[in-house]
This record gives sequence, C-alpha cells and structure tokens, in this order.
Amino acid sequence: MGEEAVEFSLERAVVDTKGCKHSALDVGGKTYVIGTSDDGSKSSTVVKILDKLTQTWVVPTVLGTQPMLTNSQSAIPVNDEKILVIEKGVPLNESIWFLEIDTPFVKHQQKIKGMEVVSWSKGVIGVGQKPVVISGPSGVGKGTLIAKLMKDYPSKFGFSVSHTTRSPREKEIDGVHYHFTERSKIEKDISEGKFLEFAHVHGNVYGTSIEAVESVTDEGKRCILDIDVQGARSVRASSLEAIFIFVCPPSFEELEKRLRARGTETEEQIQKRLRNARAELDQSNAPGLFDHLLVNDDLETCYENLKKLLSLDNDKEDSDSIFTKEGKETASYYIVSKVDSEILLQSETDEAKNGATSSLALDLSSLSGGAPGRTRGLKIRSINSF
Ligand SMILES: Nc1ncnc2c1ncn2[C@@H]1O[C@H](COP(=O)(O)OP(=O)(O)OP(=O)(O)O)[C@@H](O)[C@H]1O
Ligand SMILES: Nc1nc2c(ncn2[C@@H]2O[C@H](COP(=O)(O)O)[C@@H](O)[C@H]2O)c(=O)[nH]1
Repeated sequence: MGEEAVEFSLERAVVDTKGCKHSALDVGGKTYVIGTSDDGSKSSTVVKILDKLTQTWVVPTVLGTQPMLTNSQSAIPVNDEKILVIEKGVPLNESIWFLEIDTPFVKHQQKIKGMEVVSWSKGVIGVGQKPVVISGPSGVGKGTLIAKLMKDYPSKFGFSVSHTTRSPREKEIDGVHYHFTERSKIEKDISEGKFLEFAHVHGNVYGTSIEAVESVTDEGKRCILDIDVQGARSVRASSLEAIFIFVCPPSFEELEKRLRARGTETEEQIQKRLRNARAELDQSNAPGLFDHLLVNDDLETCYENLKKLLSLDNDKEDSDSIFTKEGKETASYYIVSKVDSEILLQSETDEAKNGATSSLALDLSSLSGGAPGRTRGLKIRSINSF
C-alpha cells in the first residue's frame, strides 16, 4: 500500500496544487482528492485518500478505464459508495465519471488484493439494450445461430469478441472471431480487473473483457456473448444485466455428429469437449441460471425461436434516444447541488448561458452496471433555472 506525504491542503472543496485543480471530498472518515498530476511530459489522473482518524495518506490501486482529467472538474459524493465527477469543457456524454470507493466490486477487490482500491466507471446516458448470453455445449450450433443473427441484423447486434489462449482455426481472424492471446497476458489482464468473466474451457483460457461488451453497447448495438456455462454463471453474478439463453442439442448423438462433421478438433479434443458437454447439459436447468432453453434441431426453426425470444418481430425504437440528445452538447458544466437523486448542473459556456440548456438535472435514480464496466441509466433534462 502506497502511504506517502502529500502536499495538499484541504481547507476548501477545490485545492490548487502547483497550478493543477484537485477536488477534495469527505466521504465517511476519509477525504478523497481527485485531480491530475503533471510530470512535464504527460498528465494523468490521480486519486489520493486521507484517513482522517490516523492522518495518513494512501495512494490506492485504481481500477477501471480511467478518465483523462486534463481540464478541471467538479465532484460530489453520490452516496457512501461513489463520487460523481464531471470534467469541464468536453461534451456532457464524455464528461461524466463515477469514482467507486466502497461498492461491492471495490470491496471485493480490496479483499482479494489486501490493499486500498478504488475504481473508475464511465457514466453513460441511457441504458442500452440488455446483452444476450448464449451458452451451450461445444458443437451445438451457437456460433452458427449468432452468425445468422449478425448477418440479418448488422445494425442491431454486435459480437463480444472474447480472448482465448487456444490457437486460431483455419479462417479464424484475430480481433474478429477471438483475440488470440498468450496465457501470461490474459492472466495479467484478469488480475487487473479487466475481465467481466473468464474460464478454463477444454484446456484453454477463455474470457470476456469488459471492453468487449461495453464497446458494443456504446455503439448502440445489443451485445451477444458466446460463452460456456462457467462464464454464464460468472456473468450472472456480475453487475451486468443480461438475458441468458442455453442452446441444447436434440440428442447427445447428434451433438457428437456435428462436432465431428465440423472437423476442427482432434479426436482427443473431441472426447474432451463431449465429456464437458455432459456436465454443461446437466447444468442447463440449474435454478436461476438460464432464462430460456432453445433446442437446436432444425436450424431454421431454432433461429426463428431465437428471433422471437429477442423480440425481433417487434421493431420498437430504442427509447434511450430521448435522453441522449442533450449529451452531445460541448458546454462546460459544473455541479451545483444534489437534490434527492438528481444532480443539478450549471453551464459555464456563453452560448449555453443564453440558451435553454444552461441548467440541467442529471437523474441518478435508475443507474445500472458500474465498475468494472460503465455506469448506465443516467437521464438528463433541461431546466430553466434553479
Ligand atoms: N441445426 C443444425 N443442424 C445440423 N448441423 C448444425 C446445426 N446447427 C449447427 N450445425 C453445424 O454443427 C457444427 C457446429 O456448429 P457451431 O460451430 O456453430 O457450434 P458451437 O456451438 O458454436 O461450437 P463451439 O462452442 O465449439 O464454438 C457446424 O458444422 C454447424 O454447421
Ligand atoms: N467462459 C467463456 N467461454 C467462452 C468464451 N469464448 C468462447 N467460450 C466458449 O468456449 C467454448 C469453446 O469455444 P471454441 O471457439 O474453442 O470452440 C464454447 O463453449 C464457447 O462458448 C469466453 O469469453 N468466456
């Protein structure tokens, strides 16, 4: 744990050290100082914590995708678990960040790392559609069904590109089908909290990075994950709200036939996959794990059933669009106050001062997700005056 003397003075909410603006906030028995450090060549975001009882400073391990707080920022505690930080001078939908200081994710990381941990989570306006987890034994046809979906609805769905330590098959492209990676690299990234889930599957490591899922949702698409049952279980236990579908074969014999006909595995690998398939099929009915079971007997029938589950017969517009319009503005906002679950923001820029959006209310009542991924569900509305 990095304890050190720091030259901050904490008399005001914003402290100015060596020309850099820092926000200092009291939450519980601690003071959190958030700002930038400039070593001359590049600036980076820093977080330091003062334990007010012992008067010791700690530099915590910082997880999550970090903001580049190159401009000044304003901050306010949302509750005992997180601090809202708004960076000034960038479009609103790029400027909202949460510093998680005592959420379940942060507590868990503190326990496993045995040190002070905080985590950044980017705030996103709107919720996006729930990702879809598709699981089932190797050879059942998950990839075939997903490929059909992506071909028919390229603007609606995006694939979560997993990382794996297995070797590429003929025609598999790095970055498209998988990120093919070294075991030491994936293990390092997992230990740094960059993965939503990972599992040892058929003798290799497979994992879904947080970025793989979040980048698809950021594009306004619904994310599809093709992962094994262990992975599905981990995602269920995570903060990601998703729909879980298990694809079953019509029979074990048919599964074996498909796996052999695919011709991508050695006999030894096929035997291993079939052994694992029995265990996966046993878990398909585990209470609270899968929302839907789909039998992939006739491919076209199964595909039609999958489309029904995903309501593709019902072409509703994404209701998020009504919340995202305001987020594109490049006004520079600062936090005025917190009223119930709303944060009131005031613009500093001239053009917004004269316009209808000089004041905004940021509604935090329906947040979802959170570190190590994005915090979604923010809503904003214009208000004329406070
Ligand atoms: N309904 C079906 N009837 C007959 N063959 C099928 C059907 N669905 C898929 N297949 C074939 O079965 C083989 C396995 O399918 P696929 O590769 O999609 O399985 P998978 O579940 O994605 O496997 P893995 O988990 O190993 O990636 C492929 O050759 C595919 O063409
Ligand atoms: N837990 C995870 N499982 C994954 C992931 N990506 C793929 N998989 C599963 O692995 C097996 C084998 O895949 P293959 O491409 O080698 O045939 C299959 O069941 C996939 O669903 C992942 O990121 N996490």
